Amino acid sequence: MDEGNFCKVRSILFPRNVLMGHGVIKDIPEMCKNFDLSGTATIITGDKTKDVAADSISSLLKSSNYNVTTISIGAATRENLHKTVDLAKDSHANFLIGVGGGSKIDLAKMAAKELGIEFISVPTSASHDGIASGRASIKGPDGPISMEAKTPLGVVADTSIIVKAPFRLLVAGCADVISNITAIKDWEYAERLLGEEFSRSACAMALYTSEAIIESADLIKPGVEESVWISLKPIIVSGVSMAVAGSSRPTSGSEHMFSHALDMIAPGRALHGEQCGVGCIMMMYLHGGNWMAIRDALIKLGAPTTARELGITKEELLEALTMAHKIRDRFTILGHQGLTYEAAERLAKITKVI
Ligand SMILES: NC(=O)C1=CN([C@@H]2O[C@H](COP(=O)(O)OP(=O)(O)OC[C@H]3O[C@@H](n4cnc5c(N)ncnc54)[C@H](OP(=O)(O)O)[C@@H]3O)[C@@H](O)[C@H]2O)C=CC1
Ligand SMILES: O=C(CO)COP(=O)(O)O
Ligand SMILES: [Zn+2]
Repeated sequence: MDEGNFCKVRSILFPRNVLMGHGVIKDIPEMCKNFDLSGTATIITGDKTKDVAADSISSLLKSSNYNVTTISIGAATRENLHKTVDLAKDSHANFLIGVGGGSKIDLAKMAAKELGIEFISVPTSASHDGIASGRASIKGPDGPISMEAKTPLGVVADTSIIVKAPFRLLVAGCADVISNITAIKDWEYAERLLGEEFSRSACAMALYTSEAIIESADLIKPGVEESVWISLKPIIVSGVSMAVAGSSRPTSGSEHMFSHALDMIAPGRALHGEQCGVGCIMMMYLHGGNWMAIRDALIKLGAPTTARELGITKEELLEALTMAHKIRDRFTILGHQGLTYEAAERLAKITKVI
């Protein structure tokens, strides 16, 4: 028997400690000490999230005798990644703490990987499922690139902070996770048609998260900390499913390619998760699945289900649909040729997106 077939080597990295709950940011110094992190902590944050949480985390760490520097940065672009790495180097960072939304956490996890140091993820919103993932989406001139990044050593999700974030961000995170359902269908299709490597465990985890959010859509309300708790568990497990798969395959398929295309055509109009939710409705129709159930769940959450609610025109939507298959080399229901303009228009009309 050819031993080669049975000597596959996989390494799966998970966060070592995921702290979720009311007021847990006060435990960050203790988490760092338990991880034997010492020296200079460099916080990667944004203009809003610096006030929301980064400044208090800085004070907590300084009172525990850490040297702390803070970098406030913008979108998760290649240029800002280089800037983050350079500034972290200049600050002699011994470890990084990403404090903010998806873009700041992605910049921190990629910078940590490039610098070969540890990173702790401190989401201030539950707007995406990158909180616990070892992946980062860094935007370049030809669109976003999904990169292998540093898996957070620890995740600190303080529900008392996240509940105060604009509710729209929590809804976007839920929509991002609901969209796993079409990512999985694309992955199963690629496995059946092309024999692509497939992980049933990663698939089961990602499917659980999508179903969990859909089933609890009625319970996710603004200003209710319990709603954050209900959403956070699937959101974190969704990120862990990427660690198990060793890629974003269980959480990112044709619906994400549509979203990434929109990021290029109409940047900043809608949140990542909102775009993925609308993409999921349409791609579920292409898969012959129950797209109406997806649309109903998104409506229950208060997430966008139309081009207008995404703040994009019909033409921008159809352009994103017809270029989505080219976004990355990942086989999905869109195939290699993608949608024609007429097919895209018909799809968007049938699913009430336009
Ligand atoms: N790596 C992965 O596995 C994944 C990565 N992603 C990536 O994440 C990004 C999307 O994340 P998203 O969070 O939607 O976008 P952003 O990181 O751009 O955050 C959106 C806005 O929310 C603000 N914000 C965050 N928390 C709070 C708060 N508590 N109170 C007030 N404002 C707040 C941010 O403030 P500020 O200006 O201070 O940053 C920012 O202005 C995309 O780049 C996407 O590709 C998405 C899914 C998975
Ligand atoms: O957004 C993601 C999962 O929700 C990550 O996906 P990408 O690999 O497409 O950037
Ligand atoms: Zn996503």
